[in-house]
Amino acid sequence: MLFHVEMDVRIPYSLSAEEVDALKQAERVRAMELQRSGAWRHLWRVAGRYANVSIFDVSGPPELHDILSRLPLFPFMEIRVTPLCRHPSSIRDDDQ
Ligand SMILES: O=C(O)C[C@H]1C=CC(=O)O1
Repeated sequence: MLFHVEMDVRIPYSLSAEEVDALKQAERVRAMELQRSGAWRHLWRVAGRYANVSIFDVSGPPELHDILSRLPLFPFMEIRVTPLCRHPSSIRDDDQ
C-alpha cells in the first residue's frame, strides 16, 4: 500500500550541535536502510524548507506508523500522511 508522507523537521534550539549532528546522522542511516528495503520508495527535499515529501510502500497503516514513529527525528517532525491508490488513468505499472 502506498502512502504520501510529508515531514517537516523542527529541531529545538535547546539541543546541542553534537546532539543535532548525531540525530541527523542516525536519521540518514535509517532512511537509507528503508530506501534499500523498498519501504521508503521516494524521498525528495522540499525546496526552501527543512522538509521532505516521500512515498512509502508498506503493508498498511500499522507498518507505516511503526516505521515513522521509530525514526530518530520522529520527536522533532510534524508528519502528514495521505493514503494513495491507483489512478485509473495512470500508465505506470508500479503505482499500486
Ligand atoms: O532531512 C529530512 O527531510 C528529515 C529526514 C528524512 C530523511 C532524512 O535523512 O532525514
